[in-house]
Amino acid sequence: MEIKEEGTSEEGQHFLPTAQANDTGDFQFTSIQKTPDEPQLEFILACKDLVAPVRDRKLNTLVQISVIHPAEQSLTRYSSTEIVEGTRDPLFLTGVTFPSEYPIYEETKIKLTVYDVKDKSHDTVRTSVLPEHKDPPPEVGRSFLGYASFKVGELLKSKEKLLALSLRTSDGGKVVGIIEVSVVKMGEIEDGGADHITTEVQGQKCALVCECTAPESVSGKDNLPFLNAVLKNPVCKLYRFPTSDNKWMRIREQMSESILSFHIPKELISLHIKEDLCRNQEIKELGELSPHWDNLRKNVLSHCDQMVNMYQDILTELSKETGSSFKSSSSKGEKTLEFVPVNLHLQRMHVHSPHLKDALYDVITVGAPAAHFQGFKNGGLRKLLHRFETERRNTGYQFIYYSPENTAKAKEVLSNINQLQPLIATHADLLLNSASQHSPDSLKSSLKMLSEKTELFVHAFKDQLVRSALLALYTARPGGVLKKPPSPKSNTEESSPQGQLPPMRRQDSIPHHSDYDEEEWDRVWASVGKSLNCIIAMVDRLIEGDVGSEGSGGHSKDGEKDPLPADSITCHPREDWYEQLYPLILTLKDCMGEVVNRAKQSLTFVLLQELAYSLPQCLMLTLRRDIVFSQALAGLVCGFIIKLHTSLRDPAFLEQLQTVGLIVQYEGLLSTYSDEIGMLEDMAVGISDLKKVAFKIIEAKSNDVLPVITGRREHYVVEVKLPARMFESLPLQIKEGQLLHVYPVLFNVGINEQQTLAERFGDVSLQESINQENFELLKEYYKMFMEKMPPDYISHFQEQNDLKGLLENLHQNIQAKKRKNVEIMWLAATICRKLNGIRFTCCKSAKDRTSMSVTLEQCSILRDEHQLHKDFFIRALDCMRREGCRIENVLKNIKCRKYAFNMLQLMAFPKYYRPPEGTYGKADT
Ligand SMILES: O=P(O)(O)O[C@H]1[C@H](O)[C@@H](O)[C@H](O)[C@H](O)[C@@H]1OP(=O)(O)O
Repeated sequence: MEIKEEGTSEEGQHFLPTAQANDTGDFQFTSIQKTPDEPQLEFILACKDLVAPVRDRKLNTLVQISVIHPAEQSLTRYSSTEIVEGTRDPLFLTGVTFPSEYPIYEETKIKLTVYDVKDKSHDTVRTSVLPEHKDPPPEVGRSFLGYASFKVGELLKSKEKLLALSLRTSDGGKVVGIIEVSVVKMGEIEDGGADHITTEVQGQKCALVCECTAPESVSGKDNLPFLNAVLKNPVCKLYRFPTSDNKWMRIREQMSESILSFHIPKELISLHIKEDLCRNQEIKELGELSPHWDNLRKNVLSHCDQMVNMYQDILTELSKETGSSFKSSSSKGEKTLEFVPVNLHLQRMHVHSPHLKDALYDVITVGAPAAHFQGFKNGGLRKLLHRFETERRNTGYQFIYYSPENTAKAKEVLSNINQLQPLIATHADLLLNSASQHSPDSLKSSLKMLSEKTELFVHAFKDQLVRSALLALYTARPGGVLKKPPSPKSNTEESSPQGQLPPMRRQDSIPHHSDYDEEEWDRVWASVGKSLNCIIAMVDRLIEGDVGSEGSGGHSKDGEKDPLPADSITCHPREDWYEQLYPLILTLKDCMGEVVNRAKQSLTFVLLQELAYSLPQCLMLTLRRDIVFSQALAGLVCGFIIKLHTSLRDPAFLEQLQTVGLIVQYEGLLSTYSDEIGMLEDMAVGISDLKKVAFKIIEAKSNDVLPVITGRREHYVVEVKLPARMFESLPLQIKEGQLLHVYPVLFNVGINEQQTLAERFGDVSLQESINQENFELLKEYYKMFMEKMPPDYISHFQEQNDLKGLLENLHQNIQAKKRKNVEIMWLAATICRKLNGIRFTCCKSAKDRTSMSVTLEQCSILRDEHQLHKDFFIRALDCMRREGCRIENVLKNIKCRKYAFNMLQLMAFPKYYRPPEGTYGKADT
């Protein structure tokens, strides 16, 4: 019989492609009855009376689970249990689970092979294909003991869903013990009384009661199929661990990729292209400029066009990746995948423990958002942006210096104008429409909308920046040379070199010009308000006239830009309302057009200044920031959707979402040494940039539930779609499209040997300042939470959680500046969970260190929240690291089941971050 590697390797729970899964040839197979989105089959294993090949030798056993698909005659390795040491009656804590997608039928045969492991550190059998029933060569560290097999249907139809099978030697002859297979269901009462099992723990025998209490309904259960549209290729693992009162708890670990890994970058790149094309067009339309500025503009445009082409090429490449949902760690340096996050997964732990409600714990694991293709030779964004800005401020002979805040403001005003102008035009047309229908009510409501939008429009220009930009542009026009240079406002300003524009480096050194009529702008700008007033006055009078009062006086002047004073508006009530309003609306549109034209050009001129300095470095920096942001955003959207999905029925969560917003906590494990300094610098900016994102929940109108992004670099809105039934259950304000905010915080603690070097010979200040800055942000969020959540909720919340104490503790730990102080991560994560936030864990690849950290977090939660028996803490940790989802993560990234650590590295790791023997080593990819 042939042994096949499932998916990319042996034991990998990578499901067959759908076509293959359904392709059962001419055969008809019996599907297993299942609850939607729940695993089809889960069972646990125990052996009894195992016979050791050598008398009196203690056995260290594991069971390897393989599947024989009924249509094929090949054997696929599926999973393994952990190794149970020193007993002939091993009770395995790692169970077996077949998720709903897995092609399993009642006719499917399961083969259980028991091995005796002699040397855990050389237990390499799982990285090679073995002939069936053949003992592995002795040097690989394990020897075959016996096997048994059964059909899934037999197990399901068996009494008490339990099979006790004889284990036989490879020739099928000698019985070498019994293996028990019992079906389990998360959250279901286990029949039968207490069954006393002895399990050896660190040399001691401890009596365990194998029973489960009556379940509570699974909280946050995956019963909402829309999440399946986002999460793909789940890997599931099952465990049972003893509690401190000798009962069993069950844990299901799940790890899924997300198609958002590719979808969000594609959405974002499209938006960047749109934004940049529009900006380039506006720069082209700046009008006539003096030769100096015109040359600068040409240069900027040629570089900007190249950039747009590059974004378009990347988008084309990404669009070829249809259906992809995972970028492996080994592809992190690939240019075409730069915008895609590395190794993004939902890591979920579902706990069913006695006396407690079922609980879900989610962490999004992802490679630190960073520009790997561009590299880290010169550092990452935090340093690069700072350096760039300082240099720009201090070397400005060619352009006018506007601070980043002013540049951002210019972009914001431009974006507001672009949105408001068409909106006002639409409302103006609606007003005319109401007028032609002669409907007072509709006229009033149309006017209300028009007034609101026009006021916003007028307000958008109430900024000194527009004025100063108008003057700057004036001086850049042909013949608009300054007659007198700006008077220095501070002694840092230098005089201009001969024949060049004077240095205008500070936002308060905006040029002044004696010929420039500063009040002209005021007049143009104020004319919009005046036009609106005329319309309001006219509407009032039309309505009054309609109810009887006669108007007197003349008509307004058709199409004149300078509107009439509002009190000079008169009307002939019996005349057509439309006729009377039409000229006023035209005037409003004309005035608005004039304002838009001037403001757009002047603000685009501000943007030209931003681009003018240090081309093409400045564009490369924008590219780097876009790349890092895209990776960070993909993770955030994934985290937000999952959080929304799991907490949709929690009114307190919805209240928090609406009134406070969500905390998003990132745990970073990067070292402040070598390249990882640059990664951390990228990551810090990428995460901080997420503040620019707001979410909006909308009703899904079709089967396409993928989120849609709108906005521009300074501000994005992510529209998350919910099916009608779920959307209906939301609070009114959320349904009405209220923007929902997120508050990202990052805490980093380097843990590997590189961090040891940083502590001894390098510099840890980057980590210290990130932690300090983010602590302040976390504190602010907490304050807001306490102020904005309802008092009843807060008093209950305070009774349950000592958040103040935890924050104080975190602060002290950050201040303490202890080496590899992992307490910081634990406290930050706990605070995040208590504040109902979204949890992230990141290292370079989210593969090795991340796996150590999430498994530690899972076991610590089991200990602290679910009374995991203290003697089983390490064993639980080892089970999860040896046979859990994270080793599958390593496998799917590098096609090898070994965490990429060596002994020397691990000596530098904090104790609980070291994987079990035999699970790490050089990755033979
Ligand atoms: O998932 P990571 O912890 O970033 O993987 C590291 C690993 O920690 C380190 O020991 C090893 O030498 C490699 O650098 C891993 O990074 P890869 O990106 O190569 O997977």
